[in-house]
Amino acid sequence: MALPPPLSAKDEKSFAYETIKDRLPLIVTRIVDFLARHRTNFAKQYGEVTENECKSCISAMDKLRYEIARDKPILLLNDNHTDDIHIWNEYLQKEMDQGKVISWFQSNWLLVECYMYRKIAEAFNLTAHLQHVDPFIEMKQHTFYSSVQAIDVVLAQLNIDIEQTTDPVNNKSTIEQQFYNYMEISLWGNQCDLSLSGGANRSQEHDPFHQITELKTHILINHETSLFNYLYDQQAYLLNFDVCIDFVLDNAGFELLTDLCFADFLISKRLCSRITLHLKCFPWFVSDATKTDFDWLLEQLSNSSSNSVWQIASKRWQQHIQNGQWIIQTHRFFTLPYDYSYMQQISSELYCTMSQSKLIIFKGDLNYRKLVGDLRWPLNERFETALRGFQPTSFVVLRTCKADVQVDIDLKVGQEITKIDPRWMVNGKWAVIQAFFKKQTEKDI
Ligand SMILES: O=P(O)(O)OC[C@@]1(O)O[C@H](CO)[C@@H](O)[C@@H]1O
Ligand SMILES: [Mn+2]
Repeated sequence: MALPPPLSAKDEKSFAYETIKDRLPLIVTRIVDFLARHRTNFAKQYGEVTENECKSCISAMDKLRYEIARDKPILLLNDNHTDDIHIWNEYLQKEMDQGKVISWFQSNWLLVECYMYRKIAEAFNLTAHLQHVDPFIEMKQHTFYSSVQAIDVVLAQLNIDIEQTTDPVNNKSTIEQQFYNYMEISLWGNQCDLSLSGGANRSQEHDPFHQITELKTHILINHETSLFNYLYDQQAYLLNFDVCIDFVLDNAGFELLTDLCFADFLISKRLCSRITLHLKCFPWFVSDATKTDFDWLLEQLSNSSSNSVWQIASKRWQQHIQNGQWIIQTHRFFTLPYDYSYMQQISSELYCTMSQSKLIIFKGDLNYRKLVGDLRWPLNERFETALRGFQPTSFVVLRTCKADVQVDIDLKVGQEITKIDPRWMVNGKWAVIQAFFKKQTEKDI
């Protein structure tokens, strides 16, 4: 089957064009600003040579900004001691060998956007003291603290819902309603990504339980009922089955908090017995959560001596980690330019372990783009077709729409939404809870 062309900034009317022309240079500019502001501090902390390392990162950022603006060709990476460089360079080399010039406005949007974050990491990797500095750290931590009111509300309710000993058999409808609440709060938490706003604050200041009711009509595809039944029916709470979920997380701060609330709910109500939480290996798409962001969030909750609601939640979460019910993992596949249809070939061990899970939860827009290959699919294309063979197990994507690719929407419905909101595909105000249920083969039974 001939595939549609990839999204690309070649099309000047596309969101890819807007992103590469305006948003990516702005993100790079903010890194320059971060380094300039912290230069003296870094020098005090790591010694005077670090001043020069800051300068070298600033010039790398200036160069990157210039190359994006001038649509210069993309070059191979150069930070030789990293463990992903061969895969990256092999990918780029293959494209180059086919005689293609890879450039910011002419090539695939997914490739060049991923490359930008890897190129930023390269500049830091090439220094002795700034390798572990995250240039987006301030923005991520700021969104967490500007959402405290909403965090208070969600955690207070979560503690009540979890402490309440509901017998899962006789209280199916209570658990079901709570499942929808935490899933939808996690879904809309995805509005808080910082790459869309170029790093400007996108906090969550209201009562999330109230908001999800108002936003219900903005969920364009909603498979939550099938998902609840799928998890509930396997009766993890009755039998001592090992039922695993892989949770591919997205952004740090408020979104991460909402994801952990959902993960806590799934474990505490025994809708599964183990969850692997997948974080990023290095700073990615501005706001994506790394292990450092995860640890920082838990620390904020446990250090909040005046806030017992935060402390109670954090104790439970530490316990999930200690008793092996939450497993924290970083895998380099998630920061490669490959879309998910290549996972089996490129990272077969990851594909294999994920295949053994009952469900994968993919958070966010970038994961959606990677699932459907970031191609210009017609709106009414079938999800399964757009996945191009990626079927490790059943999965769901919780995504607010922030890129002009979407499948499984009736064309007429698409026209109606466009009338209401012409930028519905990219402004993050609309969302999908889109599931793929793998058909069981005889081998699986
Ligand atoms: O994956 P996330 O955090 O939901 O979104 C990432 C994102 O902001 O980055 C890209 C543009 O820079 C878009 O695809 C998308 O809107
Ligand atoms: Mn993200």
